[in-house]
Amino acid sequence: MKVEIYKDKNEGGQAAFNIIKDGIENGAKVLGLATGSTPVTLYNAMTSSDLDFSNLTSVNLDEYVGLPATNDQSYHYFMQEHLFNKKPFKKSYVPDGEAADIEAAAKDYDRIIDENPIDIQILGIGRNGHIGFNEPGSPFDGPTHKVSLTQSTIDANARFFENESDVPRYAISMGIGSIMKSKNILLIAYGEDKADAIKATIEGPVTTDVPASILQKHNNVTFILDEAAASKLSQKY
Ligand SMILES: N[C@@H]1[C@@H](O)[C@H](O)[C@@H](COP(=O)(O)O)O[C@@H]1O
Repeated sequence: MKVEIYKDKNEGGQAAFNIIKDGIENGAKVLGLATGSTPVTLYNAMTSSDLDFSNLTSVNLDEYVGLPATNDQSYHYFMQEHLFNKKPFKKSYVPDGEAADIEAAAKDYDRIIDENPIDIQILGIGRNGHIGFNEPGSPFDGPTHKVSLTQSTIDANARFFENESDVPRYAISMGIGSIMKSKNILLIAYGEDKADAIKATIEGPVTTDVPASILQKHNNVTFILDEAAASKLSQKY
């Protein structure tokens, strides 16, 4: 486990970009991608670079259930806006939150992950330690599945919607088992409101109460933090 602490999200985004660039130069073919405000500085570094992604595949972590791809709060829309319109990949997968049968769509998605093993997975983290949309209590070996969002996540994401009642109550998310199959994992966190989750993830016990804590057991994980997100760590890294 590596912990890298940067001044702010711009330096963190550049550091994450450098790791991805090195990975691609060393043969990475599949990137696992995340949404939320955290990876935006990374995606900005990617879109302003001269790197070409047209031979790569991307696999996103999650999507809300019930939002069409044209809705500007859907994760399909987010990825188009922040990355794919400017830097298209050979093939990009995002879970289908509009499928009539979400459980079947989840099974299909795990097949896609098995056929496209993820070389580098980008993760943000929720204030309650969730990764993707795997809320506290999710099994560590879980597959892609339909998730009922917790009130903490609904509240945190309400800032992107006009009303709290517009925030979808369900999502489809890669499971922690699917995430843990990735060869390399980069978990990125910025800001003081992530400091408790980061301390519990890195220095706390491995427990399903803090989904990201399972990353302590992954053999190739790097935490990219800003000083505020790292401010509650008690060891020096
Ligand atoms: N499903 C996403 C997560 O993948 C993301 O990591 C988290 C944190 O978002 P932010 O980066 O905006 O703090 O929000 C959502 O719940």
